[in-house]
Amino acid sequence: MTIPNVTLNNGVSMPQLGFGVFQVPDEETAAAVSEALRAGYRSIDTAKIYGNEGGVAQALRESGIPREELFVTTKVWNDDQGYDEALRAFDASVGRLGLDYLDLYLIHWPAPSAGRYVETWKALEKLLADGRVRSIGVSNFQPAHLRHLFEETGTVPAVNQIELHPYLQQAELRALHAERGIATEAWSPLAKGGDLLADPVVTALAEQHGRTPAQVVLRWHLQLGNVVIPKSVTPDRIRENLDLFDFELTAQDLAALGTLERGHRTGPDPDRFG
Ligand SMILES: NC(=O)C1=CN([C@@H]2O[C@H](COP(=O)(O)OP(=O)(O)OC[C@H]3O[C@@H](n4cnc5c(N)ncnc54)[C@H](OP(=O)(O)O)[C@@H]3O)[C@@H](O)[C@H]2O)C=CC1
Ligand SMILES: O=C(O)C(=O)[C@@H](O)[C@H](O)C(=O)CO
Repeated sequence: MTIPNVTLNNGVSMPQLGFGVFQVPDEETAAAVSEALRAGYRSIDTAKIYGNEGGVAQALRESGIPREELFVTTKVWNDDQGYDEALRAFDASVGRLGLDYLDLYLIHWPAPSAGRYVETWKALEKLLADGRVRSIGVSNFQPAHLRHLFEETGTVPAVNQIELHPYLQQAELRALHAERGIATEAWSPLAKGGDLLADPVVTALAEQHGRTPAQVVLRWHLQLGNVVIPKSVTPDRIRENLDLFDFELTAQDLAALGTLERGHRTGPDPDRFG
C-alpha cells in the first residue's frame, strides 16, 4: 500500500494521509504512533499544546524508520506567538521530538485579538531560510487572516490546516487555497467520529461500497484533494483508516456527500479563539 503525496508550493512532498495525536496522553502516544508506523503511516501531526511530542519522539526513535521517510508536523501554540517566542518554541519542540529538523511547522491559531501572527510568521520564514524546517504553514486561518499575511509578508503558507469534514466543507477557504497554491489539510476529518459516521447518507454509501463510514468519509477527503490526519488509538481503526486505496467514490457519491454541509464546527471559532 502506497500513500500518495501532495506536492507543496515549495516543492516538498507531503503524504496525503497522516496520523493525528490530539488528546492522546503522552504515556499512550508512543504505542499509538508505533502502531500507526507499523501499519504504514509516515506522517505524524502533533503540537506543543498536545503535550505528547515526547511520546511521538519515542515511537519515531524506536521505529528505526529512516528520518527522510518520515514527515513530522508540530505547531506554535498561541502563548508562544511573537518573533523571539516562536523561535524559542521551535527549539523546544524539535528538542522534545528528538529531531534536528522538522518537515512542517504551523502557526496553530491566528489568535487575532493578540495581533501577533505576522511577526510569528516572520520567525517561521527565518526557520525555513535557515533550513531548520522543510516547509511552513498555518492552521485555522480564515480568508481575512490569509490575505493579511499575503499583504505583510513574502512567503505564501504551504499548508492551512483547518477543521473540514462533510458537515463543514469550507468552500470559500478551499477556493482561496486553490487560487494561491496552499494545500488544504483537514483536521477532525471524521468530525471526531460522532454523528457524521451514523449519518444515513454516509452509512448508505458505506453499505454500497462494502466499506466503513469512516472509510467513505476519508475517501471523500482524498478525492477532493485534501490532506487528512485522522486520529485513533484503536489498532483496528488505525489500519482501517489507511485502507482507502482500492475503492473509489463516484461523482454521484461525492455529490451526495456534498449535500451534508451544515456549517457545523466541532472545535473553536478561529475568529474568536486565542
Ligand atoms: N490544528 C488544529 O487546531 C487541530 C488539529 N487537529 C489534528 O487533527 C487530528 C484529527 O482530528 P481529531 O479531532 O482527533 O478528530 P478525528 O476526526 O480524527 O476523529 C477522532 C475520533 O474518531 C474516532 N475514530 C477514528 N477512526 C475511527 C473509525 N475508523 N471509526 C469510528 N471512529 C473512529 C477516534 O476514536 P479512538 O481514538 O477511540 O479510536 C476519535 O474519537 C488530531 O488528532 C490533530 O492531530 C485536531 C483538532 C484541531
Ligand atoms: O486540537 C487542536 O489542535 C486544537 O487546537 C484544539 O482542539 C484546541 O486546543 C481546543 O480544542 C481548545 O478548546
